[in-house]
Amino acid sequence: MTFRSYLIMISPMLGMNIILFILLLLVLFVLKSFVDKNKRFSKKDPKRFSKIEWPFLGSIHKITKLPYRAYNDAVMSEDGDGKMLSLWLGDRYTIVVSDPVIIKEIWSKNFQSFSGRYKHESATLISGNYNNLLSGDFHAWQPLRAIVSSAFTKSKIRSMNTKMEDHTVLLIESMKEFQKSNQPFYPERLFKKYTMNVVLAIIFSKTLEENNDGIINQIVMTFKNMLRMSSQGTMENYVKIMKPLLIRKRNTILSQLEICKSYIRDIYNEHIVDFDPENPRDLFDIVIGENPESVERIIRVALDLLLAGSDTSAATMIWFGLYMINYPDVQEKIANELKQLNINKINLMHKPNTPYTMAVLKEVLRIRPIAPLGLTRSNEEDMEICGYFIPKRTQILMNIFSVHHNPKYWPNPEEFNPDRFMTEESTTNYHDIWIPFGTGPRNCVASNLAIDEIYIAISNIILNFKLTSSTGSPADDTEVYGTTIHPKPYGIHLEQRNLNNN
Ligand code: HEM
Repeated sequence: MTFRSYLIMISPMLGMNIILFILLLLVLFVLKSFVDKNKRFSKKDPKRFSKIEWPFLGSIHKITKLPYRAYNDAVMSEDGDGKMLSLWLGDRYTIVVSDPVIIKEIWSKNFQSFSGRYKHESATLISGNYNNLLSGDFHAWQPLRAIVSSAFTKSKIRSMNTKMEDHTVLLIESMKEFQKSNQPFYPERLFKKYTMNVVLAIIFSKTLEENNDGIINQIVMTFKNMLRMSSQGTMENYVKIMKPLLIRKRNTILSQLEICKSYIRDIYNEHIVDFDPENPRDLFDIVIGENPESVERIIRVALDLLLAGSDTSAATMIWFGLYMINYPDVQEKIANELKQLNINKINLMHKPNTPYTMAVLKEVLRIRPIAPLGLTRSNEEDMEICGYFIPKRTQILMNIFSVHHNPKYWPNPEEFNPDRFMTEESTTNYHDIWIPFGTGPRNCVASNLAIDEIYIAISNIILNFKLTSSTGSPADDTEVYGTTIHPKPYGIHLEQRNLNNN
């Protein structure tokens, strides 16, 4: 028998063996993934979210559309032991913290060990290899944070308040057009335009009106894509074997990012021409003044602020509108408070004289904290916190939603009740349990700016209009989640108020 005819004779067996061999490898691969995900790191592991973690997926398939609510259910479970939960989201070992005491330990007291964000494919791409403010590692982040924090101390940008006030006037004028047309007002577009304009004005003195809306739309689109790409629920991001599916999205994002950067680079070049360090016009001037040698980093800071600031405040304003139409008594109480001021335009100086309006804003941020799981954190070393073991490179999430909905701290947490912020103790005792902006040295860098821009817009809206539901029924307050939470679209009927006469 020749060698060739021998091969022909055994080839079906050989083919079979190769298939069997591949199948065996696959089974071993699945088994390894199963064992890895179900083994304990230590006796001190936090409570498990699921009894069994699936190979590759972990518990990702068990996460509902509103994961923070699923985690919160564990906190509220019979044994109430869900204040620190562990689970595998695909290939990411994750710990979700819902207890204010443990949150303080991690985010404040042991900040240095937990200062970085969780590293993954999309974040590496979006952050330019963690060299930015939003996702940078401690050493890249710290100097940028110092510059931006100092820029946000209001005295530095003297015209900051005026910029907000100017854009509020534009917002109210646009809403008056809707009111005159008697058409339902869908707040999303104008509220987003308002917050985007405020951020653009503060960062580099631009507005949507002055500029080519095309490039701004491009920026907004890029941010949407980035958020979608990095948000919870995108399987490719979590399950390593699905990574190749990211390649197409990766290329789209990279080219969109390049367009945004070149737009900002042009603005930088304009700024340099008449830059006066003694008279900073905007945050860009301040960053240029403090860090003139690194154009790329200046561009990244601008991108970070646009990314983090474009959707967040607008979403809070949209929730505010919803609660106003669903709770007309609360709306009238605000209107009465504003009426006492006897003016036709509210500015930031009026804030201390309108405690109820501020209480409503705080309650909106409590009941619907727009970043319910904050932004990820991670640790480079194994750590033990409050008796729990946290292995290195864990993805750590702060369940802001759960803290805000814990009946231990907030009686009837599902009830919208701004009066809870009108008590003496609310100003002092809520520090650790009202955390819409996160907590510790790496909390939201623009929390004051956000509160101011929302306050000035919503108070002027209620001063000018009575808001009711365009359908006559209350709006649905269920959240739609994708890193931030939004309500489903709802329409408002706007009626002009004349506060000085009624
Ligand atoms: C209602 C509005 C807002 C809310 C509820 C909010 C909430 C948050 C939260 C929860 C974080 C994560 C903090 C952490 O890691 O522990 C964050 C970070 C951040 N926010 Fe905001 N934010 C808001 C508006 C804004 C605005 C308007 C801007 C910019 C103009 C902004 C810029 C940032 C930046 C740059 C970070 C990253 C800070 C860092 O890593 O040092 N945010 N924000």
